[in-house]
Amino acid sequence: MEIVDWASDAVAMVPAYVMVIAGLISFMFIYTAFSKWSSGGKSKRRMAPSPRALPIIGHMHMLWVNPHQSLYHLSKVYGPVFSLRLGSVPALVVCNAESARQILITHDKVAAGRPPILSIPRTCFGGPDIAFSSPGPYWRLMRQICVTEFFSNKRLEYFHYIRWEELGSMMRSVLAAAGTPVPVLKTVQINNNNVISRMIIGKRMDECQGEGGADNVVSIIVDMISILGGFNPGDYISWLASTDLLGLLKKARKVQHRSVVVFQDLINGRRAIRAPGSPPKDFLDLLLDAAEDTKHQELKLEDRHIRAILMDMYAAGTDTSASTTEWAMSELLANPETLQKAQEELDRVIGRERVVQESDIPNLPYLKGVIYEAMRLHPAAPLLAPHYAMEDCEISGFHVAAGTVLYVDAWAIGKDEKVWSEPFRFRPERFQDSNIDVLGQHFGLIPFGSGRRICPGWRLGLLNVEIVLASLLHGFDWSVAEKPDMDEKFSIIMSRKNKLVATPTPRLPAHVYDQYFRERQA
Ligand code: HEM
Repeated sequence: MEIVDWASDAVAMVPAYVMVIAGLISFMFIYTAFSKWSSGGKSKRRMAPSPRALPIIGHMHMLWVNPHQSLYHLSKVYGPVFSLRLGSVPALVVCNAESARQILITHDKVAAGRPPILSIPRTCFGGPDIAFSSPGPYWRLMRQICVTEFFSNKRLEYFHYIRWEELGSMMRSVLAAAGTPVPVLKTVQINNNNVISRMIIGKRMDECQGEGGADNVVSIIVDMISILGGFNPGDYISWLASTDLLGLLKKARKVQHRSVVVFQDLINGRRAIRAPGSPPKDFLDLLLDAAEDTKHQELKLEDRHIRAILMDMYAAGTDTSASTTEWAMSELLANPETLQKAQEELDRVIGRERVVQESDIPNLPYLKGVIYEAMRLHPAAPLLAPHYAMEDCEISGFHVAAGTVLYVDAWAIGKDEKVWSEPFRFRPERFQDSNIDVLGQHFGLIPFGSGRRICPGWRLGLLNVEIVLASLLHGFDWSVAEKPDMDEKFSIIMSRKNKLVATPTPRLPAHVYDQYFRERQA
């Protein structure tokens, strides 16, 4: 009884405003508890850890140079799955094999989108391509044409003569330059560009000119690739969206206008000579067939689509293989014992009385290890292409909201010490007697991605690296003025920061090189 009296006295002594504040706090507490309960416990969802963000830019300052490496270092602090905010754009980064599998396979239906923040490629292409389109009937049809028709084993076999002719041309140019320093990337690029270009449009890249002849595909693609990896702040900070702060959108528009002239001329020229019902000779024919096919009328395939897809193929298909070959050569020259082993294998399997053929490739397991190691250490697309969560999902136990950009750091995954011993060492032997490959089944090594959006050109990409590298190593000894560094330069395709220059010395009897002068392989 006494206690009750004391309590009511005490309440009477508290000033009214304190009572009001206490009441408000209690109300907020009850309201918060109620909304958590009524939202089905959504706020109990586990969110991925995240570093402290800065106002406006969020975590953008952390990714300025070589973002694939910065993300690897962040993963050492925050764990293999963490979230970032790039300006106002939410992002999730995954740096281990299991989380990559969840994005690329388990949740691939939801996570196969492409984010809206890709203003530069979308402006360059000027129409929906494959690589930057979100899944839908158009993307599905284009992928189907790629995978089942263009990159099929049968078609690759049919195009063998193109690879042979271009290889011969490259080997002859290296032979002519014997004893002098050769820029490795450029040498290989010319080969790959011409192979892809002849398969796509039936002409070498420098022969693809608009009718006026003032511009050509080589310079358009070079300019396009130089800006594709660029960063447009307006994609991430909405009030900068209309400013084109770094001038990249203006450059992208210019590339797009030039490409309309050249590619439209090529399309018109082909239409004029195509015989109705004749079998398709190259990718352009396949696309024109699809545009005319009444089955696909609801998709309304127009010339702007065809132009965008052609640009896509050049952008995705040319430098990826060339850069991988340059990395493999760099690692071999920096680790001479591996170069010696690769050449010993070539001598053992092929000898020195003939040149390498594509049919030799399956018998060169050490060479395969060299290429896989180059792809593990220096994947051409270190963050793949950005994926996008089209709906809410859960990755490795963390809630991911719809609208989150998903970065799979293939570079970091290739350095995970839980999967790879001595992860920064170039050791092709690690693939001897191993069933690991690069085709998207082993998530510790995913240079082509995996699942729904796996690179449709992987077969050709790999073949170009294998035959070119095998021929360069079998045909020549290589020397460098100093041991190559391994400094990387991040872009849409990751290349060496300092280009590799190496001097070739012929290592086959002179008459054997004559085989490269034959028009067609026997
Ligand atoms: C060593 C060579 C190559 C590498 C390492 C490579 C790697 C990749 C990667 C990582 C992706 C993104 C996968 C993802 O989004 O998860 C991709 C996509 C793509 N690649 Fe390749 N690529 C190579 C060669 C080629 C070639 C030769 C072509 C065609 C001529 C090509 C055409 C494409 C296309 C069209 C896409 C977009 C697929 C889509 O978004 O659905 N690639 N590539």
